[in-house]
Amino acid sequence: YLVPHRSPTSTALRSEPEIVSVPLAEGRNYPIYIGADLLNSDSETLASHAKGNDILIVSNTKIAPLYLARVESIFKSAGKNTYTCILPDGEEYKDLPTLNLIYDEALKNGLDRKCTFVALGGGVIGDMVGYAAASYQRGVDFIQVPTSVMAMVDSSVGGKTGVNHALGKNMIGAFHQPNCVFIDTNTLETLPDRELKSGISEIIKYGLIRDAPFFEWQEKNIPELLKRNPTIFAEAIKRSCENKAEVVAADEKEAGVRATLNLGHTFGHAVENGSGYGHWLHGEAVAIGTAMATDMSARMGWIDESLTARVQSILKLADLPTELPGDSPMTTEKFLSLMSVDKKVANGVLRLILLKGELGNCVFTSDFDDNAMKETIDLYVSMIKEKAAKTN
Ligand SMILES: NC(=O)c1ccc[n+]([C@@H]2O[C@H](COP(=O)([O-])OP(=O)(O)OC[C@H]3O[C@@H](n4cnc5c(N)ncnc54)[C@H](O)[C@@H]3O)[C@@H](O)[C@H]2O)c1
Ligand SMILES: O=C(O)C(=O)C[C@@H](O)[C@H](O)[C@H](O)COP(=O)(O)O
Ligand SMILES: [Zn+2]
Repeated sequence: YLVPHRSPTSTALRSEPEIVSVPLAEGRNYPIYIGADLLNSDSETLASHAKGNDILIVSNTKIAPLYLARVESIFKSAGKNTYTCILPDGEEYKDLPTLNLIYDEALKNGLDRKCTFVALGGGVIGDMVGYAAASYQRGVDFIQVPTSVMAMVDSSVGGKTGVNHALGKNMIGAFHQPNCVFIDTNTLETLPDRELKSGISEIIKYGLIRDAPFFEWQEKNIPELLKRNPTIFAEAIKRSCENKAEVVAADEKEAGVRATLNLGHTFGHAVENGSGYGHWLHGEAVAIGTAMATDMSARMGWIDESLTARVQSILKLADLPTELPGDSPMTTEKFLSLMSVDKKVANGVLRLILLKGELGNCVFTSDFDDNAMKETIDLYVSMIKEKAAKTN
């Protein structure tokens, strides 16, 4: 079905935090705070969202040396007992054995149902800590302190939590909403360029699925995002969070419209799994998947050439991959078998998010031409083979 548009907004960040609300049903609203240096200037706000006395802060070996001491001191200053759990870094550790380390730490310290888990890191940490919180003693509170672009614009918002399985991406998980999302944009200063670009992939997604004015803004401002212009970044984060909050509020548990946030993900998740978790960053795989979904939409005559060209151009402007390289292990069979276990499959039928009509319109549908999907996959696999032939 067709997805409603959002109305255009434009706001530059003020010096105090911006607050985007995620207006869930039954009064379960929660705030997303966005601002520069919030971990220093607005620490009481963060601490106020932890209700009990015990706080388990979970981070990874890369982020902990940068920000853990600050976050721990915020909760200590608020009189909380703090515990920490430092996981190995990387998508390849977004799995059940690593998740178990969080439960170990919580149990070892006797944390009860009134404790709060704090996710300090990128999307991997956020998804894992969220799921640990959803399942520990059948559910405890958690707070998201995202430190990557990907986590700030997408993963920390909306309560999709979980871990990967060898046979499929994010296959084990739960919907569990955080008490708040606390975004200190200054943490992006230490984020490597490759990770920064990966997050831009999901920013582009919002424009394509529902927010044409935001897409047009991105066409002008992506060079500034790559230069890390703080004002432009703050606006991109805010508009992304607004889009995500609206979609999640409309369909918290993905009965329909929320699935549109999966544009490019059916192909992209197949690429992530099929190449070995951690080889591609999530946003890179989504960029390739978005190029594939666009190609397929065009093949069916659902979008015109100029929109296809704009999608290709914006992904290239963000220096994101749009094809697989010559050494990619992806084959047509791998694509088809991995896509057949996608979570959007219903009663054995695959549903995809495809672009249709003008910029900013998409559909979530099983009513597509199978041949077009196979032709797209064949094209992308043939490009791998062509590149491999050239290097040999
Ligand atoms: N739940 C959702 O709705 C949702 C949405 C999008 C993505 N995701 C998931 O998020 C994950 C990808 O997230 P990601 O791109 O943040 O990957 P990530 O968590 O692996 O972080 C990327 C890399 O950057 C490092 N890093 C993060 N912040 C840093 C900082 N401020 N300074 C220095 N290094 C920093 C991390 O340690 C890691 O090495 C995937 O598993 C994806 O499935 C979930
Ligand atoms: O929040 C959502 O809904 C999304 O689909 C956001 C995606 O960007 C994200 O990658 C999500 O984790 C994918 O979910 P999945 O259900 O396809 O595993
Ligand atoms: Zn994603």
